[in-house]
Formats: sequence, C-alpha cells, structure tokens
Amino acid sequence: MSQLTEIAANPYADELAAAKKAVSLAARLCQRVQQGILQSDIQSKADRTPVTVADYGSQVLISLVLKKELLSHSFSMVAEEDSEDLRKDDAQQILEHITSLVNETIANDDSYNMSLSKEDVLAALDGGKSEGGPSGRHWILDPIDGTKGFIRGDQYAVALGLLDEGKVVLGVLGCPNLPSKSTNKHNGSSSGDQVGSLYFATIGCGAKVQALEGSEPQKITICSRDLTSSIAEKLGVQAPPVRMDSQAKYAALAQGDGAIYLRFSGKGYKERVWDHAAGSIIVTEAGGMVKDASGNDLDFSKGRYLDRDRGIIATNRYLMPMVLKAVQEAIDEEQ
Ligand SMILES: Nc1ncnc2c1ncn2[C@@H]1O[C@H](COP(=O)(O)O)[C@@H](OP(=O)(O)O)[C@H]1O
Ligand SMILES: [Mg+2]
Ligand SMILES: [Mg+2]
Ligand SMILES: [Mg+2]
Repeated sequence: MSQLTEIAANPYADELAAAKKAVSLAARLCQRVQQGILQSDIQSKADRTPVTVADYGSQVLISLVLKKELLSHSFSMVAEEDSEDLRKDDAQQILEHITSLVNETIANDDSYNMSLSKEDVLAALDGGKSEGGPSGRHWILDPIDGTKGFIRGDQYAVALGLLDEGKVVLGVLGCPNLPSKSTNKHNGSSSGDQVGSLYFATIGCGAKVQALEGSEPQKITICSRDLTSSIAEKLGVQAPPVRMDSQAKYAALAQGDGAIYLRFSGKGYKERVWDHAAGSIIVTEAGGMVKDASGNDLDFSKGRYLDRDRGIIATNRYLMPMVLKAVQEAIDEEQ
C-alpha cells in the first residue's frame, strides 16, 4: 500500500502520530524516574492510592505534546491526575521536582524549544479535567497505569486513548518494561532482550507494536486458540495465571502472550475509563473481544467512569462465549 492510501484509509493518522510521540516522550520521563525512585517521589492521594512525580510529569508532557502537534483541533482530555494536591503549601518542593523533570525531558528530546514554569505545570495538569461523554472528541489518559507496579520496579503502562462520538477510535500503550515478541524477532535478539514496547491501534486499521526507542511497526494478533485446544490444555499441563500490573495485560494479550484476561474488582468499585480505553482498542484491533460480565461492549460514553456491569473479560472470539458462560455461572452461584 502506498503511503498516500494508508493515510487516506486512516482518518486518525495525525492523531495517532501525535499520540505516539506524546506517549514515547512521557515513557522516557517515567523510565528515568523508575530507575532511581525515592520515597520522596511518592505521595498518597485522597483515595489512599499512590501517585508519583512521574504520574504528574507524564500527564503534563502528554497534554503539552498533543496541544503542540494538533494545533487546529479543540482540546478536551479526561485524565486521572489533577493539580489539587500540588497547590498545597507543603507540595512546593515536589512541584519544583516535577517541573524540572518535565523541562529536562523536553530539553533532551530536541523537538520543542520551551521551558515550563510551575504554574504552566499546574495548568497543564488541569487540562485533564474534562468529563468526556457521548459527543465530540476527548483524549483519555492514564499517565501511569499500574502506579503500584511502577513503584515496585515492575510493569506499568502510559495509556492514551481517543474517544470520538462516544467510541474509542485510537489507543496507544507505552510499556517500558514489556518485552515484545515482534520487536525481538525484528531485531534478531533472543526473547527478553528487547524490552520497552509501544503498542497502538486505530479503529479498523489493526494493532501494531514497535520498540519504544523506534523500530519498524509490526502487526500483532491475539492468540487464536479455539475450544478444542483449550480443552486439550485443561487435560494436560495448565499454565499458571500471570499476575501483572496495568494495561500491559491488554498489550500482552493482544500480542498472543496469553488467552484470557479476567478483571473482577470488589463490589461497588467503579472502573475508570482511562484504565481500559487504550488497552481495549488494542485488543479488539488485534482480533480479540472485550466485554463486561453480562456480555456487553464496554461503554466509554458515560463520563469518567465505565458505567457498566461488574467485571471485564478480554479474550479471542472462540473462547469468549465459554468464558462468559463460566463467569455468569460463578456470579449466579455467588448470589
Ligand atoms: N479497589 C480497586 N479495584 C480495582 N481497581 C482499582 C482499585 N483501586 C484502584 N484501581 C485501579 O486499578 C488500576 C491498576 O490496575 P491493575 O490492578 O490492573 O494494575 C489503578 O490504576 P492506576 O495505577 O493508574 O491508579 C486504579 O485506577
Ligand atoms: Mg492512580
Ligand atoms: Mg490506571
Ligand atoms: Mg494512573
């Protein structure tokens, strides 16, 4: 396909390029912080979940890059973090630290010649206060998904999605600690050598992966195990479930590293849109399906929360009916 036809076939090509650039830059900041994270880089939010200087820095960089790259479009973003805690008197030092992290990351990249003040940082964070909803375009951002994993030195993801008229049309997942089969193959290195992958998908155009540091994008597909091979597996050796923080789980599933992702949070917990937007489109564009426990598609058009039934299931189209049936039986038994 010529480049021209490819651009014509993807109406979100500009947005995708901007989103990939934004996530890559933010991932660089996160990698640097994770390598030398200190207790003073970590704060506790009002809901008692952790947030770090990298969560804030990532959100600032992404909002900045999207605005710079997509000048002509109106800007609305639904993002996890805000500036409230950083405006308190005792947060001045951490705000200064975030500001210098952001400025150093920009300076090391050469793309933009600018320097942010503390006020700019606070304002950029508050650019993520949109309520989203069913009309217009809204970016959906989780600047670090899996902050707990990030702090531990494990998996995390920088997750950016685009909602258009209530539907997720684009997703980018930066997974600095996730090895990618495709980029390994491409670089001829043995498994595990090439970590740091950038996954992306736009609606109707499939899902791809490339190395975070840049490489030729490779198409990814979900594993195609059907019922027969799955039953065979049950009779033989059963691989233990893999526990992994963040939407890196969606990315791993999309590249065929597992067959089923089940997520059942405690009763009363309402899932946030930014925890699923990017991951779910990458799985569906890799040929998979993402449903709630009742078998409905996830509805991202209701604001900052996924206003849906308990539980999320992601798998391939052969296994989905069987998994849904098992999930529904388990829920019935519990009640
Ligand atoms: N009680 C709870 N039940 C389910 N999810 C929760 C939760 N408390 C927080 N979360 C969400 O789970 C996300 C991490 O998912 P995972 O467990 O797959 O790593 C967190 O994202 P952040 O790390 O971006 O805050 C947070 O939004
Ligand atoms: Mg969080
Ligand atoms: Mg999250
Ligand atoms: Mg987060």
